[in-house]
Amino acid sequence: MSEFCIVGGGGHARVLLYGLQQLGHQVRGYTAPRDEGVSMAIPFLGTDDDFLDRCALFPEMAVLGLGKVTIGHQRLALLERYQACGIDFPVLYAQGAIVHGRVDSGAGSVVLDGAVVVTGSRLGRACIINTHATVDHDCVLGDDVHVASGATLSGGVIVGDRCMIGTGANLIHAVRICADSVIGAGATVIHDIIMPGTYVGTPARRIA
Ligand SMILES: CC(=O)SCCNC(=O)CCNC(=O)[C@H](O)C(C)(C)COP(=O)(O)OP(=O)(O)OC[C@H]1O[C@@H](n2cnc3c(N)ncnc32)[C@H](O)[C@@H]1OP(=O)(O)O
Repeated sequence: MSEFCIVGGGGHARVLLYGLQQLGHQVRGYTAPRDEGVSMAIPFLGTDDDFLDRCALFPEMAVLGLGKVTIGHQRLALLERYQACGIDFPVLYAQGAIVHGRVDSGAGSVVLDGAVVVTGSRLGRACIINTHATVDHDCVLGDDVHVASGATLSGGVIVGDRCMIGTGANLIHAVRICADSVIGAGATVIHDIIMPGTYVGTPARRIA
């Protein structure tokens, strides 16, 4: 059992709180731009600036509770800022996740309930494999990739840094998605995506 704090105070943070408690960990509190009140049910430890000014007083382990629905550098920047103050971000596999052997995951990555990550896959730092998503064998994900709830990456898919794979999207085997791409909810990707942008539909087409 370890003691953690949560960076972030929204819905994703509450999911991670539940996941940590299910695994028997202690959670000291959370940091966020403001006190979220009773919805978080754990102590508010202040803003990121407050916390990092006095981080020696707090747990040395954290999870990244900031959610992600688009591309952007914010999550990784936050992770690196905390790491620079000596805070570790262990990988979190929720009790209800299935993660095969021979899977590597970078600091701050989480695999949530019902999600499956299959043998030979690699997750970068700060990835979210959300509820009931599948990352099949031999996939390679960059840093800060969110595979949203129920999305499916077939075998050998490669996803670049900061991508957002929308809920229920399907990527066929061996496709490559370049960095900074958003795949819309329910899209089906059957060809490589080589230009950053937003892609929706079946087959997925660029809209922005
Ligand atoms: C636990 C969790 O909550 S995990 C988070 C889950 N969240 C997600 O998966 C979010 C995924 N995001 C989406 O699917 C979004 O709709 C996006 C990113 C693809 C597009 O968002 P925006 O850039 O705001 O586009 P916007 O809503 O203006 O739509 C633009 C056009 O694309 C269409 N469109 C948007 N999303 C989709 C989609 N998923 N599939 C098909 N068409 C779509 C719209 O109908 C609209 O068409 P129109 O111009 O003919 O009216």
